[in-house]
Amino acid sequence: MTTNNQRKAKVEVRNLTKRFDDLLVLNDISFNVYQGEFLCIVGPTGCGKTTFLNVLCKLIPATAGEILIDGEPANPRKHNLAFVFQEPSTMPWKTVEQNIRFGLEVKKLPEEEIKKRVERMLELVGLKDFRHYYPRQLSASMDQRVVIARAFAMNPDLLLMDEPYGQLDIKLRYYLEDEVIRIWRELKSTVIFVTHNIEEAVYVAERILVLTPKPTTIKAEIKVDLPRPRNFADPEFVRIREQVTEMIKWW
Ligand SMILES: Nc1ncnc2c1ncn2[C@@H]1O[C@H](COP(=O)(O)OP(=O)(O)OP(=O)(O)O)[C@@H](O)[C@H]1O
Repeated sequence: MTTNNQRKAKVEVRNLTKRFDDLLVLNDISFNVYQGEFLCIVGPTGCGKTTFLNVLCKLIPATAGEILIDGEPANPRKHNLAFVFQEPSTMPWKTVEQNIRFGLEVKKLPEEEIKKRVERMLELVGLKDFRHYYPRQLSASMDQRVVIARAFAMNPDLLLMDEPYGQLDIKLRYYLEDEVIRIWRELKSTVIFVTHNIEEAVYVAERILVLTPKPTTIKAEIKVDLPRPRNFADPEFVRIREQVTEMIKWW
């Protein structure tokens, strides 16, 4: 297995600090995300997970420090960033196929390339037969699969997922976690996945960053080197879950 020391850094977060007036949120945080890695970030409510993603996308400025993608300052105009959020985000006036095409059209990719990618994603998420359906005609899980397909279709430099399954029931959640892992492995994307759910983090992550309460620093980095699909009852799975839980008990 390749260790992170041998992997290329895709994202470098260097001495990142974010304040809102007197409120110090991110306190001199540094870490790397490696090419093709599935990194989870867990931390208490209000520690700045969404703030970090907003700084990364340049929606808000950093107070100090920087974020590099492939060695250059992160720039959504230049780098290909894709998002999956908790809120439903399909466009209701577009069909499944049009939803997946949308970002590719905005990027002005050649029509041939768009067709190829849309077909591949429809195949990967199992929605070929539903390509002409509108979101209101889909179940919640199908709707989220469209969002996942749309995000991965961009061939993103980085896929950002912010509590993507927070609202879904547990069965759907397991199903979509498997779906994302399958597509991530197939496409070798780099993913940052933010979640409150420790079990979910141990299920999907290659590495988990555990954040402290504000002013936020990194409390620990936990490697999860378990075969997939992961078994919730595996003693090593349980040990890691308990280790992370123990770490955040004082939240
Ligand atoms: N625009 C803003 N102006 C002032 N304070 C803000 C702003 N945005 C976020 N904050 C504060 O920064 C802190 C971090 O918020 P953020 O939403 O990033 O946390 P989070 O870890 O994503 O929380 P949650 O787990 O609840 O989603 C909070 O205390 C929040 O009140």
